[in-house]
Amino acid sequence: MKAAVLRSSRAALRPCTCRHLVGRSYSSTESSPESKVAILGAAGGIGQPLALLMKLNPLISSLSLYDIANTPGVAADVSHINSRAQVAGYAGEEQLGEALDGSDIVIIPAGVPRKPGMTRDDLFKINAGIVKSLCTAIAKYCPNALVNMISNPVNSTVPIAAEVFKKAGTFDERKLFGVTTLDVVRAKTFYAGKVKVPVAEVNVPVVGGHAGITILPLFSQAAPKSSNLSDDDIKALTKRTQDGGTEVVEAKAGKGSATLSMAYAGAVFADACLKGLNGVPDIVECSFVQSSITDLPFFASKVRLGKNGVEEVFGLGPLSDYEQQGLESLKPELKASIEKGVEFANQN
Ligand SMILES: NC(=O)C1=CN([C@@H]2O[C@H](COP(=O)(O)OP(=O)(O)OC[C@H]3O[C@@H](n4cnc5c(N)ncnc54)[C@H](O)[C@@H]3O)[C@@H](O)[C@H]2O)C=CC1
Ligand SMILES: O=C([O-])CC(=O)C(=O)O
Repeated sequence: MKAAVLRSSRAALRPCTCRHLVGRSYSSTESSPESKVAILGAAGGIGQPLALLMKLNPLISSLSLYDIANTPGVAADVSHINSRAQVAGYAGEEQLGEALDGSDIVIIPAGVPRKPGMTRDDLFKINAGIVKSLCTAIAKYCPNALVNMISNPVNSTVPIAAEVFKKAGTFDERKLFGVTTLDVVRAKTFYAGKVKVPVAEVNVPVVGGHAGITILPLFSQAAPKSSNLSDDDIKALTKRTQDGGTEVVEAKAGKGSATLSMAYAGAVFADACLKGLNGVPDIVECSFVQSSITDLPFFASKVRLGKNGVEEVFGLGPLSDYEQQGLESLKPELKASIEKGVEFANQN
């Protein structure tokens, strides 16, 4: 069973009279653009709360929830919320094409999560194949969509996606994103707690990749600036940000990894993408994208989002000696993870 399907195109406009919760608001005399967002892995630990948060986003007119099973229930549940998006649930591979058709953004939290003692790379064996087959379908059914990759190991799954899209002739480097927003969310929270400033005022860029030491928070560029952080404080904040995922995996003791904070982070990033698509100026987020700011082909840094996805990849800015060392240390691991993804995509 599946809920009613609403097909949409970004070009189409329809009047909207609702008051918006986030982002730019439209008066009853303006039109609110239609946008379709698909979540692949929507019945999972991240997928369900992410579906909830996306249902609350007024920029979305159509929300497509896909998983290998259990999406009709999730879709029926979320669809009763009295917000704009029309919700449809799709279960099983035979419904994947319909789930993706016409999507402007595809968010991918499909795949297995870590258990204590595992690294993100330990997930490669299972998740690489899942991501490859989902990206093959994206290339076929919605080749112009922005792809927000959540599935781990992000340092390898993003290069896998890029290779799949290249082979299909649909690759556009402006439209492929590894979601590293949770690293930024954590860095902001930990910094605000240490410096004792309101967290809403805090910004901290996080660059590199999304695993262990490849996560490099740039506390020297944190805003508001703090003059009373010692070198040891910065080391401790850096380590806690790098180990944030493991902190949750251990606390959940075998029941998975971050889901609620990740759903929040995924919703923040998707909202930024939607605002960019809708022409809202100066939307800047950190993301793991194709990049030439270092000698690595993919790298996370601040990017400006616009009508076609990435409009500008920002450089790293001035780094402290400690951050410069961190940058050099992360490169071999990040390079190996990228190469592993590229090799997998081209071998299988
Ligand atoms: N980028 C980031 O910052 C973060 C990434 N993650 C990653 O997100 C992924 C998902 O985590 P959870 O939601 O906690 O896992 P989960 O196991 O609760 O949910 C995963 C969902 O994916 C579905 N799935 C499996 N194969 C699929 C396929 N071929 N097509 C569609 N759906 C499929 C499963 O049925 C399940 O519902 C993991 O790889 C995890 O490591 C988790 C937290 C943060
Ligand atoms: O740690 C994990 O396995 C999940 C993840 O990527 C995170 O929470 O940052």
